[in-house]
Amino acid sequence: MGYELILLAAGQGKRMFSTKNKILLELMGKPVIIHCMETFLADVYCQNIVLVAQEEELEVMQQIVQKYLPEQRNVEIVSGGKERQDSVFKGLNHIKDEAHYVLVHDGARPFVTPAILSSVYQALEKNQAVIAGVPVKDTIKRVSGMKVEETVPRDALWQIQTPQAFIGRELKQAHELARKQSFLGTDDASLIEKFGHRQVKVVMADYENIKLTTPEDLLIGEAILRKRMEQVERKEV
Ligand SMILES: Nc1ccn([C@@H]2O[C@H](COP(=O)(O)OP(=O)(O)OP(=O)(O)O)[C@@H](O)[C@H]2O)c(=O)n1
Ligand SMILES: C[C@](O)(CO)[C@H](O)COP(=O)(O)O
Repeated sequence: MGYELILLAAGQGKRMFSTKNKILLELMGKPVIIHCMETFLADVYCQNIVLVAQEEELEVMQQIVQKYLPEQRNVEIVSGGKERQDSVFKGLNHIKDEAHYVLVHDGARPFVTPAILSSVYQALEKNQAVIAGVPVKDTIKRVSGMKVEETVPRDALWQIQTPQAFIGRELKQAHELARKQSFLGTDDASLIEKFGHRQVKVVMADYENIKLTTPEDLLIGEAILRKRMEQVERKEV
């Protein structure tokens, strides 16, 4: 069946303290967003990409895609909204067929792997609402005004990532209800949890699938890419 991808690049990157959108920063000679796109475009199940960009960056995004992926015809660049959730909603309006599976992915997670895409897609055939995540490793405490209120048992806690995958129509309906009720979630699954009629399933992803959020993430990201390049070089020898 395959899926359509909503790839989010319309954020401000405020926590990165960079002069430009973090999605446009280069890692190992390529913009962050291109690292993401290459992984999805290499996936046989990815039918097309709706790339959601800031209104003021539509042109620069177009130029970057043309420069790095000149042969690509199945990428549509559309403008996003104020919040992440608004950008997903706007992206959903450009999906070709709402009966299709839709994957939503943060452009700020350029280290997504073919293995993660495969795990999500395989689980999707059975569950139709699937998100990537990893078990929490640190001790988690609830803190108020720097005072510890409690230690939260972590055995059931997962850090949730993207991609997150749903049936297009169901995700759109959940977004419409969320808008009506002014509900703002930090991910798409939270809208399905609240307004959908489906159990969301988590699949084990990868601790390397980090979101580039603060400046030190760029250092970690460079290290991840260097390690992967060295692995490829070792295989080629
Ligand atoms: N209005 C928005 C806000 C966020 N995003 C995207 O959602 C993803 C996750 O968001 P986050 O890391 O919070 O990105 P920013 O909003 O750019 O970062 P910040 O909150 O630090 O400004 C990113 O790929 C970002 O581009 C988006 O498309 N539209
Ligand atoms: C969707 C997400 O990446 C899952 O971890 C995350 O919730 C995005 O959050 P942000 O507030 O936009 O950084």
